[in-house]
Amino acid sequence: MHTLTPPSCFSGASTHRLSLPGPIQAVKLKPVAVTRVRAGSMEPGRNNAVTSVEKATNIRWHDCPIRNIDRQNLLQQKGCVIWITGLSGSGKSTLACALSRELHYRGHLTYVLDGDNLRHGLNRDLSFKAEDRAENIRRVGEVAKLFADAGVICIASLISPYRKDRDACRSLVPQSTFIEVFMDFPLEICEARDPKGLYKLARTGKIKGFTGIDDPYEPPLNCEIVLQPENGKCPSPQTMAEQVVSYLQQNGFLHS
Ligand SMILES: Nc1ncnc2c1ncn2[C@@H]1O[C@H](COP(=O)(O)OS(=O)(=O)O)[C@@H](OP(=O)(O)O)[C@H]1O
Ligand SMILES: Nc1ncnc2c1ncn2[C@@H]1O[C@H](COP(=O)(O)OP(=O)(O)O)[C@@H](O)[C@H]1O
Repeated sequence: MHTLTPPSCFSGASTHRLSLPGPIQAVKLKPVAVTRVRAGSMEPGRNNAVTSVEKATNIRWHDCPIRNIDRQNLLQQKGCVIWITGLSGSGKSTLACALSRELHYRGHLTYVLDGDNLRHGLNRDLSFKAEDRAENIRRVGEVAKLFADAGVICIASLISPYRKDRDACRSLVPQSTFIEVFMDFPLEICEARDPKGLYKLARTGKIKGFTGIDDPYEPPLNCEIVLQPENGKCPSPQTMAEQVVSYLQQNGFLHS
């Protein structure tokens, strides 16, 4: 027997039958307080119903009775976007994975959106020219917004070299739920690592427009977390992950 919390459209405690394959299963439902909102609103305050609809007409936002706050209560965490930016080889993916693991072991739901990985699917049609990078980041920003709205701690790790593209993603989600993490490691460190041999190819002109070599990287001016070498040494991924976890704890993202 499973115990489920019903959406607000169910009234009171009762036993419902769900149609599932196999034997009929009785499911005991508990009543739960669900926040009600104005029709037509998605999040109080900002960024709500109308985004990216310039080309579509005659469309309407449809509200769901289960809302962000309900999902957050269920998950005992506040959904957010942790946006990790930095040069290739600066440790973005490594930090994303270390952070996801650390939070997972503490009982929190995370999901990693990694630039390299998404370019195998969702963003496979995009190159590395500036407008394609912008579109890459726009799409990932929109997906990250959905994860955060689902109550998930969404960790996006992309070079995201342009400030305006990162700021556009920031503006998609409620204030304070976009946490920009700058991997502030110098090119020399990243290039010395070169795990995929891409810097070598860029230096010999076999890759054109490689970030940090012949394409720009604009460091954040005002981000939430800056990770840097300490005494000339790069902190371990675990140490940096703990730094981000501390930020989440101090800012009320982890309820338990
Ligand atoms: N020209 C050029 N410039 C930068 N990076 C390049 C390029 N060509 C391929 N790669 C590989 O693509 C990975 C970066 O993808 P992103 O989606 O994060 O890039 S961006 O945010 O759109 O700039 C990046 O992965 P990371 O090394 O993990 O950062 C590279 O492996
Ligand atoms: N904190 C760290 N200390 C030492 N090496 C690291 C650290 N973080 C990442 N690395 C190594 O640096 C290389 C690049 O890391 P990666 O996470 O792939 O960077 P990015 O995603 O920014 O390209 C990998 O070989 C990785 O093992």
